[in-house]
Amino acid sequence: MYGQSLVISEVRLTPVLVADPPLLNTQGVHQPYTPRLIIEVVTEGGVTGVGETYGDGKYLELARPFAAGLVGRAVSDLNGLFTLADDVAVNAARVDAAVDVGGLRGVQTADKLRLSVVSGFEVACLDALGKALGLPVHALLGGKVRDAVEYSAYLFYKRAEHPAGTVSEPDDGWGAALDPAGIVAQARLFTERHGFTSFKLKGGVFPPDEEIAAVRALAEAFPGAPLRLDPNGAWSVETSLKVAGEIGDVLEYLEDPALGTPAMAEVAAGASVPLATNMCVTTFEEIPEAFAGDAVQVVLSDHHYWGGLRRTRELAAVCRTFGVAVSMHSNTHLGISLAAMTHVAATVPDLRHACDSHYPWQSEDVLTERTRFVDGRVAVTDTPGLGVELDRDKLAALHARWLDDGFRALRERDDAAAMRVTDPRWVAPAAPRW
Ligand SMILES: O=C([O-])[C@@H](O)[C@@H](O)[C@H](O)[C@@H](O)C(=O)[O-]
Ligand SMILES: [Mg+2]
Repeated sequence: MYGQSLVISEVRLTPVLVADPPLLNTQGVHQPYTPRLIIEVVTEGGVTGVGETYGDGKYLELARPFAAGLVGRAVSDLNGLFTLADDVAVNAARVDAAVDVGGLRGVQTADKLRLSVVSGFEVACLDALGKALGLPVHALLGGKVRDAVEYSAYLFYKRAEHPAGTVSEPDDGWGAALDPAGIVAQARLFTERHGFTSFKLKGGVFPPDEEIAAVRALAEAFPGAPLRLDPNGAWSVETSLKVAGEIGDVLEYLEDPALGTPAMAEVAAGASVPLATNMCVTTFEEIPEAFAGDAVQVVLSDHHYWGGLRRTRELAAVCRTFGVAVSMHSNTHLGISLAAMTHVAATVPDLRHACDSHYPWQSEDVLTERTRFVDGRVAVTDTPGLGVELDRDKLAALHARWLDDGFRALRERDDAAAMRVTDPRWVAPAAPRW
């Protein structure tokens, strides 16, 4: 295989809209469809590598010029991706350093926007390189240190269905989960379907006492199971400390109880439960303040916005140096990203917490085969590249849905807009909400 040209001759960008259930968070509710971008790089040697990243307009507008600059470069030139990205201009109107600008995923700096695009291309290049060399992606990252990666069940408060007339797919089969009993029932479904043994509840939806009751109900139903609660910064320091005091005994960690590093540091100083984040530490620039202030004990990396799989390993090394744990955040994603997450997670030696994944909520994918969780784990494949295969018909169908979204109502994820369909007065609440 090796000896063939690794030079990129073509890059294909395919935005898609993927079905998403009515999952609730502090901003609102998920829309019926959510945007993702599928990236393909094709080498002169005839190998195609695939990657995936966020698909909203702010990412697409960067991915297009980036893709044009990639042609003629080698898929092995991974460091070059970052220099190429430096030349992609970011619209100043998109840039905002407020930690809650995007609502749920921290700051939106120009660099983070660029990295969120680079990551999809890096994964596609690694996939192509691995296929050309006959090596799995984890081998290109130094080799796996485990044969399977553990994920946690990602529990959401959830409506039974999207508002009438907004979806054409059949009922998603999960039902509603709007109280402790509903959350426990959902957790049982997760264990039956996928064998998960740790659980994360997306909070910030109902007043804290109701979410405390849901966590207590989970602890009773699954004694000893690692539990987490993540209100996405919806609580004040005082409320965070109250919740930590009440359920800290059953929590593995509390995720982003309060918004921003100073508030997290105050909570951390007064709570005995570790704090995790995918909101106040989402870039390397945010690390010094957070670590110096002991604001977080677990950083939840998201390879999409940290700049890819090799940057994720760099983050893990920095965290290790400072005695901070690392695990993985997830947003709505497809099987390409699940494969990418699994390869990199397989190479991080000190991964002590099960990673997050939204994947069980996605009934659709662009792959020929869905990735399976067995006992809550995804097996690390030794197949060259990522070990996944694109299903062109499925890709075309999800792209057609994106094209059909003539009013562009769904091409930008907007959980508050989805909430307004049933509650016209809804505005995303200011933090702290409680
Ligand atoms: O999809 C959601 O509703 C989540 O709240 C997501 O957007 C978050 O980014 C994420 O899962 C988290 O852990 O904060
Ligand atoms: Mg989170």
